[in-house]
Amino acid sequence: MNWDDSTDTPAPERLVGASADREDQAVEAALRPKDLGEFIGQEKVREQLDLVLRAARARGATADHVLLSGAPGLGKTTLSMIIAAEMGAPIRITSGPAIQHAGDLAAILSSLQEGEVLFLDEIHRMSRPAEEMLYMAMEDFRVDVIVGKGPGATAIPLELPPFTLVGATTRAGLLPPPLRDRFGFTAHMEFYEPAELERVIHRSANLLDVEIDTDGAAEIAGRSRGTPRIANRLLRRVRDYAQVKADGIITREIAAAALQVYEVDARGLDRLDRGVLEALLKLFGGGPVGLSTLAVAVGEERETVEEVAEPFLVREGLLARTPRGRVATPAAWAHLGLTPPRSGAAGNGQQDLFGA
Ligand SMILES: Nc1ncnc2c1ncn2[C@@H]1O[C@H](COP(=O)(O)OP(=O)(O)OP(=O)(O)O)[C@@H](O)[C@H]1O
Ligand SMILES: [Mg+2]
Repeated sequence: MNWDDSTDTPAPERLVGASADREDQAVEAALRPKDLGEFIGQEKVREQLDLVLRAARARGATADHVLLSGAPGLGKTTLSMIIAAEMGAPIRITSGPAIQHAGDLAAILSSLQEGEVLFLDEIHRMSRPAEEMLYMAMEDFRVDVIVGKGPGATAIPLELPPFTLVGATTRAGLLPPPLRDRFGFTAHMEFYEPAELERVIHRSANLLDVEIDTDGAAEIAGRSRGTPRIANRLLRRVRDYAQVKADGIITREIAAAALQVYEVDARGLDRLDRGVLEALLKLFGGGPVGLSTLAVAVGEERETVEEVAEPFLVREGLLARTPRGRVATPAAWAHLGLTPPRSGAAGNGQQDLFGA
């Protein structure tokens, strides 16, 4: 399972998964901030983007191409729409995987209006020939349309109106440098602070007409893994609980009780994450233990442990990937309320058995 394939596959059925599932797709449009002023957090990105857009507007010019990079659910699609709105320009939305042939891209590019924003989601998944066509379009606002086939084929140059390309990627590292270099501005989106997620939650609660107090929002924010999409999703589940089990008002107690039902713990770990940590601590004394051994112990595929559970555990400083295998940190012991074995001697005799 890979987390960058959100457009082809509805996300895994996981309450704390970062990709959009069907329900997210249905409700997200209503929750998207419409302009930069409404967009919460990402101070640096907002400030820089604000300058880029203001300057372009003052010059009466089309804004420079913008690359948005960051993990799923942090607001890339939202920002692309904000860019168009701030420029008073229409937006055309497509994605790398949707552009199979250079001809598909030529058709889109040649139908753009002057100043239009072209949002190219998952730009790292575009085909090679399309990518090369894009280089020229970005730099010279020109494409070569190939007419005919074989030796008789000719390239007809076609002028394009100036447009703004907004590319989004969860994997900036996968972009070829020539493509990356053609963006005038790159925004790196970071995970959100809990206080920012609280603001996201209050804003969404307001739009959804849900009553929530400060502590209730803080409780949900702390479990949202730094990701607005997850915060919004948890808010919807907690709202259900509050309606059925209480008077509809979300307090800290209600939020905590609801998320306990859904097995999302105080730090945003779900069943799978906790299973991995628990196995690492209880069965292997905190490691080091090899990935395959760990996966067998939790009854999951190797890939599931490595790609679905571990990234967040590593980011949270609960687990480390070392050359000798997976190792739990002191924070992991503390989080599960367990006592680490003295002097970390536990795995020492075993480390040769459990190579990474
Ligand atoms: N800064 C923010 N303030 C308020 N809400 C936000 C913010 N960023 C994202 N959201 C909300 O989070 C949800 C997901 O955002 P968005 O779809 O823009 O993420 P994305 O980065 O495009 O994700 P993906 O990589 O899966 O395409 C949206 O419903 C949006 O309302
Ligand atoms: Mg998106």
